[in-house]
Amino acid sequence: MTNIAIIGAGSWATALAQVLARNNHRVLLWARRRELADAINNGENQRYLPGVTLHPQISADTDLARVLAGATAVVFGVPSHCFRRLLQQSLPFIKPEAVIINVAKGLEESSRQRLSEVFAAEAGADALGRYAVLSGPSHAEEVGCHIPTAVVAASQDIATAGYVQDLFMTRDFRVYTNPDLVGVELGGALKNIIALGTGIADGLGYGDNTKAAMMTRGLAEITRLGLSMGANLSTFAGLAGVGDLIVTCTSMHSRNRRCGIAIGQGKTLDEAVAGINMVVEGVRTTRVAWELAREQGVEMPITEQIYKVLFENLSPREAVLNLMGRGKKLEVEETVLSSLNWTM
Ligand SMILES: NC(=O)C1=CN([C@@H]2O[C@H](COP(=O)(O)OP(=O)(O)OC[C@H]3O[C@@H](n4cnc5c(N)ncnc54)[C@H](OP(=O)(O)O)[C@@H]3O)[C@@H](O)[C@H]2O)C=CC1
Ligand SMILES: O=C(CO)COP(=O)(O)O
Repeated sequence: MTNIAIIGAGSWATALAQVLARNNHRVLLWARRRELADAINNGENQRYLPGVTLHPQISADTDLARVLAGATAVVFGVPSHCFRRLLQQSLPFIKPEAVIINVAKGLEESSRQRLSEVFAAEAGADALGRYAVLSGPSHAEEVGCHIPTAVVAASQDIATAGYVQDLFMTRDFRVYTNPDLVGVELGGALKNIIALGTGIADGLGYGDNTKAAMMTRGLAEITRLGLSMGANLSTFAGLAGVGDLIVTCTSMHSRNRRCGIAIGQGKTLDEAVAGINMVVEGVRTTRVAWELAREQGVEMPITEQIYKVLFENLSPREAVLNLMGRGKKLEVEETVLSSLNWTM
């Protein structure tokens, strides 16, 4: 039995606590509000994971030092926008040898950094060897009910990835390892943009053809940005890439998709986000990804149109017309052409 601390007590933090407790670990969640900690200690997180009776080995506290004391592994389950601040507050209490696992799917807005870069900046580059990311197609609502799920643990250090695999792997929660930290982080963050977009298309009343087109071309631009940032191509064909894209773009559990649907139906961004009542990571990520794309000279037409809908008042219907009206394109990247012996 391992003592595991989870920073955050939202839907994903609580569902992962269930997985870990079923694996016979003792789990202590940090909640910033007393009432949330009390609810968890009474056996149900009604606010974030209603209907799930929590395992007796799960408890919660609002005192960061108490939560982190004695933890062999620390899971960060808070939204990306508060990761740096909570990491700074937590580091003095984390044992130097503890493994850090981040499960947030986003990028830091102010620095445009991946969260492993934020971690390295705060904890030191040497600490990256004991840092891992857990990502993949996994809605809390299903994981909380033990529905079979497969995810990826990525780390620069193979032993750390293997440790995280062992920590979480159960009969209904299957964990693969992957050395591509950059690709796994970007796959998890960028698919939320496309989920907003497919949600918008659904909200406009468009059909499955539209959704399939956006998902496929969305994956093309996620891959393009990912490769320019050092990710491995094969990661985007895996659970943290196309796997998570599928689940987020098609499931009514998805907060990003539901937010997009509300926008497509005519709600403002603020109204749509307020209606979800949980974090919608794709909104901030759209801004960061669009800035990164421009900075790196990478073509991301879907991200560009979603950015304009979210932040520049472009009407969703006009955004779809803009995408459909683009100039003629090859489906494959130009670099592929030479290998196919096809010249333009
Ligand atoms: N939900 C899911 O199915 C999955 C989510 N993820 C990722 O996990 C991360 C967390 O998402 P999720 O669990 O859905 O989020 P929720 O909205 O369900 O919960 C967010 C949690 O973070 C806390 N929190 C929010 N803002 C702050 C802050 N400024 N300071 C301290 N604590 C804060 C909330 O506390 P309070 O209640 O006090 O506001 C709450 O405990 C996201 O990056 C998401 O993309 C990944 C896979 C699946
Ligand atoms: O990442 C997720 C599922 O894998 C959760 O997506 P949402 O935040 O859109 O609900």
